[in-house]
Amino acid sequence: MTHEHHARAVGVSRNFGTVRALDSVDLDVAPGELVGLLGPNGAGKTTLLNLLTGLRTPTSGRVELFGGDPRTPRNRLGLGVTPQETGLPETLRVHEIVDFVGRHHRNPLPTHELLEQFGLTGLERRQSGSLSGGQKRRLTVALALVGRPKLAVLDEPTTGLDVEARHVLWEALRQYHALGGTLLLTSHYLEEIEALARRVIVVDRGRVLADGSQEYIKSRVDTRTVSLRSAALPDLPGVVHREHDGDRIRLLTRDADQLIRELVTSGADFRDLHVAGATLEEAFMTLTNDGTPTNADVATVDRSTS
Ligand SMILES: Nc1ncnc2c1ncn2[C@@H]1O[C@H](COP(=O)(O)OP(=O)(O)OP(=O)(O)O)[C@@H](O)[C@H]1O
Repeated sequence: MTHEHHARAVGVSRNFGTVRALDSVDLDVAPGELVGLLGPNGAGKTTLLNLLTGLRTPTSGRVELFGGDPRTPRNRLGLGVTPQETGLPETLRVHEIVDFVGRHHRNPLPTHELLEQFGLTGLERRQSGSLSGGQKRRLTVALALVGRPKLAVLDEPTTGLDVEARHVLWEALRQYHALGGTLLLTSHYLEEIEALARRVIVVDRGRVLADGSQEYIKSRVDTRTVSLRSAALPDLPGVVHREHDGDRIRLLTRDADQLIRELVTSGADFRDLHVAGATLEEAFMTLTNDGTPTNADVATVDRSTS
Protein backbone atom coordinates (compact mmCIF):
# COMPACT_ATOMS: atom_id res chain seq x y z
CA MET A 1 0.00 0.00 0.00
CA THR A 2 1.36 3.44 -0.86
CA HIS A 3 0.78 6.57 1.19
CA GLU A 4 1.21 10.21 0.45
CA HIS A 5 3.40 10.55 3.54
CA HIS A 6 5.77 8.11 5.15
CA ALA A 7 5.56 10.06 8.41
CA ARG A 8 3.24 12.78 9.53
CA ALA A 9 2.51 14.91 12.59
CA VAL A 10 -0.66 16.99 12.69
CA GLY A 11 -1.02 19.60 15.42
CA VAL A 12 1.12 17.51 17.74
CA SER A 13 1.94 18.59 21.28
CA ARG A 14 3.75 16.64 23.95
CA ASN A 15 4.12 17.56 27.60
CA PHE A 16 6.45 16.05 30.17
CA GLY A 17 4.96 17.26 33.44
CA THR A 18 5.12 21.02 33.17
CA VAL A 19 7.60 20.96 30.24
CA ARG A 20 6.00 21.47 26.85
CA ALA A 21 8.48 19.57 24.67
CA LEU A 22 6.42 19.99 21.50
CA ASP A 23 3.84 22.64 20.80
CA SER A 24 1.40 22.22 17.88
CA VAL A 25 3.88 20.75 15.44
CA ASP A 26 2.89 19.97 11.85
CA LEU A 27 5.30 17.94 9.79
CA ASP A 28 5.18 15.50 6.92
CA VAL A 29 7.83 13.46 5.25
CA ALA A 30 7.04 12.29 1.72
CA PRO A 31 8.55 9.22 0.06
CA GLY A 32 12.05 9.88 -1.27
CA GLU A 33 12.73 12.95 0.82
CA LEU A 34 15.94 13.60 2.75
CA VAL A 35 14.97 15.81 5.66
CA GLY A 36 17.27 17.33 8.25
CA LEU A 37 15.88 18.35 11.63
CA LEU A 38 17.88 21.13 13.22
CA GLY A 39 17.51 22.66 16.63
CA PRO A 40 19.50 23.49 19.75
CA ASN A 41 19.60 21.24 22.84
CA GLY A 42 16.16 20.62 24.25
CA ALA A 43 14.38 21.92 21.12
CA GLY A 44 12.18 18.82 20.91
CA LYS A 45 13.87 16.91 18.08
CA THR A 46 14.19 13.57 19.87
CA THR A 47 10.67 13.86 21.24
CA LEU A 48 9.35 14.41 17.71
CA LEU A 49 11.25 11.39 16.36
CA ASN A 50 10.02 9.28 19.28
CA LEU A 51 6.43 10.20 18.50
CA LEU A 52 6.80 9.52 14.77
CA THR A 53 8.39 6.13 15.44
CA GLY A 54 5.81 5.11 18.03
CA LEU A 55 8.11 5.12 21.08
CA ARG A 56 5.96 7.75 22.75
CA THR A 57 2.45 9.07 22.27
CA PRO A 58 1.43 12.70 21.81
CA THR A 59 -0.41 14.59 24.53
CA SER A 60 -2.61 15.98 21.76
CA GLY A 61 -2.66 15.91 17.98
CA ARG A 62 -2.07 12.99 15.63
CA VAL A 63 0.97 11.12 14.33
CA GLU A 64 1.04 8.72 11.39
CA LEU A 65 3.61 6.29 10.12
CA PHE A 66 2.96 4.95 6.61
CA GLY A 67 -0.58 6.21 6.94
CA GLY A 68 -1.34 4.41 10.23
CA ASP A 69 -0.61 4.34 13.93
CA PRO A 70 3.17 4.21 14.56
CA ARG A 71 2.55 1.94 17.57
CA THR A 72 1.03 -0.81 15.43
CA PRO A 73 3.80 -3.33 14.61
CA ARG A 74 2.53 -3.79 11.03
CA ASN A 75 3.02 -0.08 10.35
CA ARG A 76 6.58 -0.20 11.61
CA LEU A 77 7.74 -2.84 9.13
CA GLY A 78 9.18 -0.34 6.68
CA LEU A 79 10.95 1.66 9.38
CA GLY A 80 14.64 1.69 10.32
CA VAL A 81 15.68 3.61 13.42
CA THR A 82 18.90 4.63 15.13
CA PRO A 83 18.20 6.31 18.47
CA GLN A 84 20.53 8.87 20.00
CA GLU A 85 21.93 6.27 22.37
CA THR A 86 22.14 2.54 21.74
CA GLY A 87 23.68 -0.47 23.37
CA LEU A 88 25.12 -3.46 21.51
CA PRO A 89 25.55 -6.92 23.05
CA GLU A 90 29.25 -6.72 23.88
CA THR A 91 30.18 -10.36 23.39
CA LEU A 92 28.46 -10.85 20.05
CA ARG A 93 30.57 -10.50 16.93
CA VAL A 94 29.81 -7.80 14.40
CA HIS A 95 28.54 -10.21 11.75
CA GLU A 96 26.39 -12.03 14.34
CA ILE A 97 24.68 -8.78 15.29
CA VAL A 98 24.04 -7.80 11.67
CA ASP A 99 22.81 -11.32 10.82
CA PHE A 100 20.57 -11.36 13.88
CA VAL A 101 18.90 -8.04 13.06
CA GLY A 102 18.77 -8.90 9.36
CA ARG A 103 16.86 -12.10 10.12
CA HIS A 104 13.98 -10.01 11.42
CA HIS A 105 13.48 -8.63 7.91
CA ARG A 106 12.08 -10.20 4.78
CA ASN A 107 14.81 -9.07 2.39
CA PRO A 108 17.86 -7.96 4.36
CA LEU A 109 20.97 -6.51 2.77
CA PRO A 110 23.83 -9.02 2.62
CA THR A 111 25.99 -8.49 5.72
CA HIS A 112 29.24 -7.99 3.80
CA GLU A 113 27.59 -5.38 1.57
CA LEU A 114 26.25 -3.42 4.52
CA LEU A 115 29.55 -3.54 6.39
CA GLU A 116 31.41 -2.41 3.30
CA GLN A 117 29.07 0.56 2.84
CA PHE A 118 29.74 1.66 6.40
CA GLY A 119 33.51 1.15 6.26
CA LEU A 120 33.38 -1.81 8.65
CA THR A 121 34.86 -4.48 6.37
CA GLY A 122 37.45 -6.54 8.22
CA LEU A 123 35.69 -6.17 11.56
CA GLU A 124 33.15 -8.97 10.97
CA ARG A 125 34.62 -11.29 13.59
CA ARG A 126 35.32 -8.66 16.22
CA GLN A 127 33.19 -8.69 19.38
CA SER A 128 31.21 -5.48 19.46
CA GLY A 129 32.60 -4.66 22.91
CA SER A 130 36.06 -4.27 21.36
CA LEU A 131 34.97 -1.75 18.73
CA SER A 132 35.89 1.92 19.03
CA GLY A 133 33.11 4.41 19.79
CA GLY A 134 33.02 5.52 16.16
CA GLN A 135 32.88 1.94 14.85
CA LYS A 136 30.01 1.15 17.23
CA ARG A 137 28.13 4.21 16.05
CA ARG A 138 28.57 3.26 12.40
CA LEU A 139 27.37 -0.24 13.20
CA THR A 140 24.22 1.02 14.95
CA VAL A 141 23.37 3.24 11.98
CA ALA A 142 24.07 0.35 9.59
CA LEU A 143 21.60 -1.79 11.58
CA ALA A 144 18.84 0.74 10.83
CA LEU A 145 19.35 0.08 7.12
CA VAL A 146 19.85 -3.69 7.11
CA GLY A 147 16.17 -4.34 6.36
CA ARG A 148 16.11 -1.93 3.36
CA PRO A 149 13.59 0.31 5.18
CA LYS A 150 11.35 2.68 3.26
CA LEU A 151 12.00 5.28 5.95
CA ALA A 152 15.11 5.62 8.12
CA VAL A 153 14.90 7.85 11.19
CA LEU A 154 18.32 8.66 12.61
CA ASP A 155 18.84 10.70 15.77
CA GLU A 156 22.26 12.35 15.57
CA PRO A 157 23.79 9.52 13.51
CA THR A 158 27.30 10.96 13.36
CA THR A 159 27.78 12.25 16.89
CA GLY A 160 31.18 11.12 18.14
CA LEU A 161 32.53 10.28 14.69
CA ASP A 162 35.74 11.80 13.36
CA VAL A 163 35.65 13.63 10.06
CA GLU A 164 36.66 10.65 7.95
CA ALA A 165 34.12 8.31 9.56
CA ARG A 166 31.44 10.96 9.20
CA HIS A 167 32.12 11.18 5.48
CA VAL A 168 31.91 7.39 5.11
CA LEU A 169 28.56 7.48 6.84
CA TRP A 170 27.29 10.37 4.70
CA GLU A 171 28.19 8.38 1.60
CA ALA A 172 26.31 5.33 2.89
CA LEU A 173 23.26 7.49 3.63
CA ARG A 174 23.44 9.14 0.21
CA GLN A 175 23.56 5.71 -1.38
CA TYR A 176 20.51 4.61 0.61
CA HIS A 177 18.68 7.75 -0.50
CA ALA A 178 19.78 7.38 -4.15
CA LEU A 179 18.22 3.93 -4.17
CA GLY A 180 14.86 5.42 -3.15
CA GLY A 181 15.18 5.49 0.65
CA THR A 182 13.56 8.25 2.69
CA LEU A 183 15.61 9.79 5.44
CA LEU A 184 14.75 11.90 8.46
CA LEU A 185 17.75 12.79 10.57
CA THR A 186 18.78 15.16 13.31
CA SER A 187 22.21 16.56 13.67
CA HIS A 188 24.21 19.03 15.70
CA TYR A 189 26.52 19.47 12.76
CA LEU A 190 25.11 22.11 10.50
CA GLU A 191 27.62 21.25 7.81
CA GLU A 192 26.12 17.77 7.88
CA ILE A 193 22.60 19.01 7.23
CA GLU A 194 24.01 21.33 4.59
CA ALA A 195 25.84 18.45 2.92
CA LEU A 196 23.03 15.91 3.10
CA ALA A 197 19.55 17.32 3.45
CA ARG A 198 17.43 18.69 0.64
CA ARG A 199 14.86 19.94 3.11
CA VAL A 200 15.60 21.50 6.47
CA ILE A 201 13.25 21.87 9.41
CA VAL A 202 14.34 24.23 12.15
CA VAL A 203 12.84 23.45 15.56
CA ASP A 204 13.21 25.43 18.75
CA ARG A 205 11.36 25.38 22.06
CA GLY A 206 9.00 22.73 20.73
CA ARG A 207 7.90 24.67 17.65
CA VAL A 208 8.76 24.50 13.95
CA LEU A 209 10.39 27.82 13.11
CA ALA A 210 11.09 27.16 9.45
CA ASP A 211 10.56 24.31 7.01
CA GLY A 212 11.87 24.31 3.46
CA SER A 213 14.83 23.98 1.15
CA GLN A 214 18.22 25.19 2.32
CA GLU A 215 17.79 28.18 0.03
CA TYR A 216 14.42 28.97 1.61
CA ILE A 217 15.80 28.72 5.14
CA LYS A 218 18.65 31.03 4.23
CA SER A 219 16.28 33.49 2.62
CA ARG A 220 14.03 33.46 5.72
CA VAL A 221 16.70 35.39 7.56
CA ASP A 222 17.97 38.51 5.99
CA THR A 223 21.33 38.03 7.64
CA ARG A 224 24.77 39.08 6.51
CA THR A 225 28.20 38.17 7.77
CA VAL A 226 30.65 41.01 8.13
CA SER A 227 34.14 39.57 8.36
CA LEU A 228 37.23 41.62 9.17
CA ARG A 229 40.60 41.56 10.87
CA SER A 230 41.11 43.64 13.99
CA ALA A 231 43.26 43.42 17.12
CA ALA A 232 40.61 45.07 19.29
CA LEU A 233 37.03 45.55 18.29
CA PRO A 234 34.48 47.12 20.65
CA ASP A 235 30.97 45.70 21.10
CA LEU A 236 28.84 47.05 18.28
CA PRO A 237 25.05 47.39 18.16
CA GLY A 238 23.10 45.14 15.80
CA VAL A 239 25.44 42.13 16.10
CA VAL A 240 23.46 38.88 16.44
CA HIS A 241 26.54 36.69 16.89
CA ARG A 242 30.29 37.27 17.11
CA GLU A 243 33.02 34.76 16.41
CA HIS A 244 36.84 34.98 16.66
CA ASP A 245 39.43 33.00 14.76
CA GLY A 246 42.79 34.59 15.63
CA ASP A 247 42.46 38.23 14.62
CA ARG A 248 39.73 37.32 12.07
CA ILE A 249 36.33 38.34 13.46
CA ARG A 250 32.97 37.36 11.98
CA LEU A 251 29.96 39.47 12.91
CA LEU A 252 26.49 38.24 12.12
CA THR A 253 23.98 41.05 11.56
CA ARG A 254 20.62 41.80 10.04
CA ASP A 255 21.83 45.18 8.74
CA ALA A 256 25.35 45.12 7.30
CA ASP A 257 25.19 48.74 6.08
CA GLN A 258 24.35 50.03 9.54
CA LEU A 259 26.97 47.82 11.18
CA ILE A 260 29.68 49.14 8.87
CA ARG A 261 28.63 52.70 9.69
CA GLU A 262 28.91 51.84 13.41
CA LEU A 263 32.28 50.23 12.77
CA VAL A 264 33.68 53.30 11.08
CA THR A 265 32.34 55.74 13.68
CA SER A 266 33.68 53.54 16.53
CA GLY A 267 37.18 54.46 15.33
CA ALA A 268 38.30 50.82 15.66
CA ASP A 269 41.30 49.77 13.62
CA PHE A 270 40.30 47.10 11.08
CA ARG A 271 41.29 45.71 7.68
CA ASP A 272 40.35 43.04 5.14
CA LEU A 273 36.57 43.63 5.34
CA HIS A 274 34.17 41.24 3.61
CA VAL A 275 30.38 41.11 3.56
CA ALA A 276 28.64 37.84 2.63
CA GLY A 277 25.14 36.32 2.69
CA ALA A 278 24.01 33.83 5.32
CA THR A 279 25.19 30.24 5.37
CA LEU A 280 22.72 27.69 6.67
CA GLU A 281 24.55 27.78 9.97
CA GLU A 282 24.14 31.50 10.26
CA ALA A 283 20.49 31.32 9.27
CA PHE A 284 20.01 28.69 11.97
CA MET A 285 21.68 30.84 14.60
CA THR A 286 19.58 33.83 13.70
CA LEU A 287 16.37 31.81 13.72
CA THR A 288 16.99 30.09 17.02
CA ASN A 289 18.76 32.66 19.14
CA ASP A 290 20.01 36.14 19.34
CA GLY A 291 23.53 35.60 20.51
CA THR A 292 23.37 32.97 23.23
CA PRO A 293 25.67 29.99 22.56
CA THR A 294 23.90 27.03 20.94
CA ASN A 295 24.84 23.84 19.19
CA ALA A 296 25.51 26.00 16.18
CA ASP A 297 28.51 27.33 18.07
CA VAL A 298 29.60 23.81 18.85
CA ALA A 299 29.37 22.98 15.16
CA THR A 300 31.50 25.98 14.32
CA VAL A 301 34.18 24.91 16.75
CA ASP A 302 34.06 21.40 15.38
CA ARG A 303 34.52 22.64 11.83
CA SER A 304 37.41 24.91 12.68
CA THR A 305 39.28 22.14 14.45
CA SER A 306 38.64 19.41 11.89
N1 LIG B 1 11.23 11.79 29.49
C1 LIG B 1 11.26 13.10 29.73
N2 LIG B 1 10.88 13.60 30.93
C2 LIG B 1 10.90 14.93 31.17
N3 LIG B 1 11.27 15.85 30.27
C3 LIG B 1 11.66 15.42 29.07
C4 LIG B 1 11.68 14.03 28.73
N4 LIG B 1 12.11 13.91 27.45
C5 LIG B 1 12.35 15.16 27.01
N5 LIG B 1 12.08 16.05 27.96
C6 LIG B 1 12.21 17.52 27.86
O1 LIG B 1 11.58 17.91 26.64
C7 LIG B 1 12.33 18.92 26.00
C8 LIG B 1 12.73 18.46 24.60
O2 LIG B 1 13.67 17.41 24.72
P1 LIG B 1 14.26 16.62 23.46
O3 LIG B 1 15.11 15.51 23.99
O4 LIG B 1 13.15 16.25 22.55
O5 LIG B 1 15.16 17.75 22.78
P2 LIG B 1 16.25 17.62 21.63
O6 LIG B 1 15.97 18.68 20.65
O7 LIG B 1 16.30 16.22 21.11
O8 LIG B 1 17.59 17.95 22.43
P3 LIG B 1 19.11 17.43 22.21
O9 LIG B 1 19.62 18.12 21.00
O10 LIG B 1 19.78 17.91 23.45
O11 LIG B 1 19.08 15.95 22.09
C9 LIG B 1 13.51 19.22 26.91
O12 LIG B 1 13.17 20.29 27.72
C10 LIG B 1 13.66 17.93 27.72
O13 LIG B 1 14.25 18.19 28.98
